Amino acid sequence: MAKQTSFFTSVKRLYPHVKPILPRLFMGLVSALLASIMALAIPQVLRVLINGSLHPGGPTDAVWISAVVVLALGIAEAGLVALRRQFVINPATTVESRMRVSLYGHLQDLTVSFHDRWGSGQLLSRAMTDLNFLRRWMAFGAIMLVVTTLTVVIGVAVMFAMSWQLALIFLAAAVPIMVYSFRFRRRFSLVTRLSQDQAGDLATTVEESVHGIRVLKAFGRSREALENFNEQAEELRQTEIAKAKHQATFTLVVTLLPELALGVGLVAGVLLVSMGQLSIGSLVAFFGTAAVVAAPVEFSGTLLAMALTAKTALDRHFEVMDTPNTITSPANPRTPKELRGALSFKAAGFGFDDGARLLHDVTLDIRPGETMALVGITGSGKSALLQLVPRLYDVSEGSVTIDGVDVRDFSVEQLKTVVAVAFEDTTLFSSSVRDNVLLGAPDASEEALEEALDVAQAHFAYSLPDGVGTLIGEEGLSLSGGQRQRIALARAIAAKPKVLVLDDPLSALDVNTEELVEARLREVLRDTTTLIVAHRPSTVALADRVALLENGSITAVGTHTELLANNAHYRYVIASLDSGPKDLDLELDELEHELDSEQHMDQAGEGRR
Ligand SMILES: Nc1ncnc2c1ncn2[C@@H]1O[C@H](COP(=O)(O)OP(=O)(O)OP(=O)(O)O)[C@@H](O)[C@H]1O
Repeated sequence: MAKQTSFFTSVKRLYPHVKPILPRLFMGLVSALLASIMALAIPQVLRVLINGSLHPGGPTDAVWISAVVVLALGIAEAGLVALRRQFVINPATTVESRMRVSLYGHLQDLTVSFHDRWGSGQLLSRAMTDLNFLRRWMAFGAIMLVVTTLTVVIGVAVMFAMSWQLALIFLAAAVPIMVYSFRFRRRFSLVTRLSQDQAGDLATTVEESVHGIRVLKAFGRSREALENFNEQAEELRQTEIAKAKHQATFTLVVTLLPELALGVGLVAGVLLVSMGQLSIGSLVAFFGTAAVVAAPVEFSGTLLAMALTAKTALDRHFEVMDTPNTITSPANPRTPKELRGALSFKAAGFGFDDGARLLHDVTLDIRPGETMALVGITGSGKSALLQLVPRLYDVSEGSVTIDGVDVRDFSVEQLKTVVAVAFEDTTLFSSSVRDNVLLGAPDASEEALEEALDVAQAHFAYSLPDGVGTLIGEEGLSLSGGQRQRIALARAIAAKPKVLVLDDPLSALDVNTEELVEARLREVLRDTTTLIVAHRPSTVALADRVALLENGSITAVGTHTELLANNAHYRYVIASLDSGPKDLDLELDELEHELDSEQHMDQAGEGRR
């Protein structure tokens, strides 16, 4: 549960964002205030008219003059309201847009662990709905709250000037309203927070089901998905109803009590006039002013609700903005004297935020230009280990170094140019094939693009409707799993990194294409240190050496043949890889054969001696 803060503590945080637009907001406030003063002045014109001219034989000119003044005041009020809008709308949208951009920027910076924890819908609703609320509140709610308060204060002062007795009756109604508004504020804050969080969860569900529509359809789970969505939507509806009920009750209280007070006031007013203690003009002006004051009082429920919703929106916004980015560049970044690509894990340990330690004492040295396959049973932490290299996660102990420099000592920007990654689960962005491939090297030449596509055997890109300019990703052409993987692999290669980290990037390829990719990869990887998670014996074959991840540590390193001969766990893991058993039998036969012939040769040698 988020920490509860006071309204002013939350709203104060908006200050740096609204500072540049304060003059315009102030002008908007002045316009709105002047509009209210115009409205408050109209009853005074009536008072002067009634007291001064509305009696038998009184001057008729005054009626016309008063009518013109009232008309002028009405027109001025309308003009000032329009002016308020003019002053605030543009700057409020600017603030909204800037806050949205800074939120997006912060989301880009935040760690992968943060994104693991937060539902996408929660972030989406913060970026869109919450900031939308805020804009509306800045442009209207906040200004009207100030103007309404001032209008009520000025109006009540005028009412006191007309008749202090009647004003006191009116003011007596304010006491229960204030008590009730305190209760309302507390309850409404809770329910509005709940509703905004539920809306975020609902957005996450929509997002997930849109992404997983194929699975839902294939498994015939659309009905269940709908039922689940319906339940969530119903919860949100109930919360919205609760919100509306709170607001309606508040509006009832703030409408009814002043009306009651006015009723009592009317009786008292007539008595005062009959006793000669109040002029008719003042009585009319009192009720005219009370009508002007009653409107903002009735509106205060809506304004208070808007203010509380805006506060919740602000709190939700700053919950994200206050989350620090823990993966940052050091104050004095270091770079290796010579970038050769020696990658080392030195007693490295790691655990996800919410889990036990997954990796511990991981020690592994990969020589510059070497290709090391990483093998382990499923769920052993291979992907996690890989992600420590580009600092998608940081080690919790020990270190990962490149050419002797801790990856945490590199500037984040430089590390991205040294290390490139390709994941099994590929993400393509809604842009052209070219832009997707050159994501890590936007300035790369057309030749680099062609080479990357060639190595990844992604020649299919040239046959797409617009060649490498074809729009792919969510808004573009759908590619097959294998095509997507090859584009992602091309992306990693095009970045021309010194260290390449590949998380089983060939899993969706057919055997023939995989062989072609591997043959080309071997050529281009000669100068690139590569750590590759292997789920297939054919991927293992790409590597110079293999590291075995077992119980969170590297327990063996060697060539495939060495490990096969000497390590039972390795044999077990290899046997469980795709198409493993068949190849394993074959390889074990070959190995036995090799060992037999070595033995024969040794015996023959001994016999000769
Ligand atoms: N973001 C996460 N938060 C918490 N736990 C996670 C997260 N990602 C993975 N895990 C857990 O960490 C463990 C290791 O996951 P990882 O993906 O590194 O395994 P792996 O060896 O690559 O598996 P596979 O061979 O199946 O791809 C698993 O138990 C997994 O459930």
